[in-house]
Amino acid sequence: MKHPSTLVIKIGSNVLTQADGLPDLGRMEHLVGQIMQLLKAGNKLVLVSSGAVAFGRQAVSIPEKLNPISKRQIWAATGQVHLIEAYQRLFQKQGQSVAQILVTKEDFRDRKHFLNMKNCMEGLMQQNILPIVNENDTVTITELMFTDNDELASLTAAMVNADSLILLSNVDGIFTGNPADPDSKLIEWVSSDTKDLSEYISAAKSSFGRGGMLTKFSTAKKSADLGINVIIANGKRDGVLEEYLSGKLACTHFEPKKKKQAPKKWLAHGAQYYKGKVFINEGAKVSLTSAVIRSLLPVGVTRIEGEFSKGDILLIRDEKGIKIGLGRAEYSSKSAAEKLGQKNQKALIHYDYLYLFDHD
Ligand SMILES: Nc1ncnc2c1ncn2[C@@H]1O[C@H](COP(=O)(O)OP(=O)(O)O)[C@@H](O)[C@H]1O
Ligand SMILES: N[C@@H](CCC(=O)OP(=O)(O)O)C(=O)O
Repeated sequence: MKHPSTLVIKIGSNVLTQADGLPDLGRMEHLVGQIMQLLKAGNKLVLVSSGAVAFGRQAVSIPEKLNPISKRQIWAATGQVHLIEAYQRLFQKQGQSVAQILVTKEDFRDRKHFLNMKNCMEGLMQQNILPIVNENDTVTITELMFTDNDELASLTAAMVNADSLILLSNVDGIFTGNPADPDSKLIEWVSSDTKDLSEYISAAKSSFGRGGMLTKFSTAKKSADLGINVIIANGKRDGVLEEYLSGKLACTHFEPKKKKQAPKKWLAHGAQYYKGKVFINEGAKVSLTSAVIRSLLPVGVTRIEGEFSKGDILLIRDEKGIKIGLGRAEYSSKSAAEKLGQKNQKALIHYDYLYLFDHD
């Protein structure tokens, strides 16, 4: 690992709970100790921690018949207090200040929210305060929810331009079958060419997990493709972070592709976060996908859809509707509509803020 590094560590609910569902404060304390070693060595770190719902379940009893959404909201809202209080107490014992950041998917869609969040996290890290991030579960319901906190951790890693993303679960990594089956083997290395491991992964989730291993794989792969070192490892294992640093940890590593520039990383995650669509003609498509570095000019734009402001993410499609990539708008949809198809106009998407999809 490069030193010092910027790391995002994600701890799953199951790592922080015992088999009976009670909070595992001993495990939490152990992980806090290891995180402190990383911080003392000069690394910058963001912690993404699940566990609010699991802690809430133990903290308050609510009628069984209440609808599942209300239950989750009540558990998350009450449990988050217990979760962050436990972290605060354990880190304070080691002289470390912490901060709580609760976010929604919408915060990654809106450029202003995104930049505010990024500035806040960077400011905290600069002041040696550890940001502890979780989803704001009280406001994110159904389609507003992240797939799971692995997605949130991956977005955060791209946002803070992290070198490494460590996803701590209750298994050593991805196995060739059910991890409980003695014939299953740990996949220690996922090459950058690997597209899919779904043949090995079952839909089974750990008892409190939300997404499961399949979504964890695709999230991890996406981050590795942006040039981030990613591992899936067992947060229940004593000394997990120490072993990782010494290179001795049995876990699943993802081979990182060439590192992408920070704005392109933000865009790469924008597939669900775009505000408008831009349709381009064949000439513009050839120009953008050629080896030469080019921005998208209004002359190549045939149509725009949706209302957007300067700084918002746009999805680019060709004349057949095929998705070409994502870019950051240099001006609003109103100005873009006025310049549509015209020559000698300022680029709608600058090359530095253009991310093209891989088409095989
Ligand atoms: N091939 C596999 N390798 C490893 N884990 C798997 C596999 N197939 C399914 N799983 C399940 O995925 C679970 C981890 O995913 P998840 O429940 O989302 O964890 P977390 O709560 O840590 O995010 C494991 O506990 C395991 O039951
Ligand atoms: N925000 C939720 C966690 C949701 C989630 O993705 O959980 P997990 O799959 O354990 O990482 C909570 O704190 O309970």
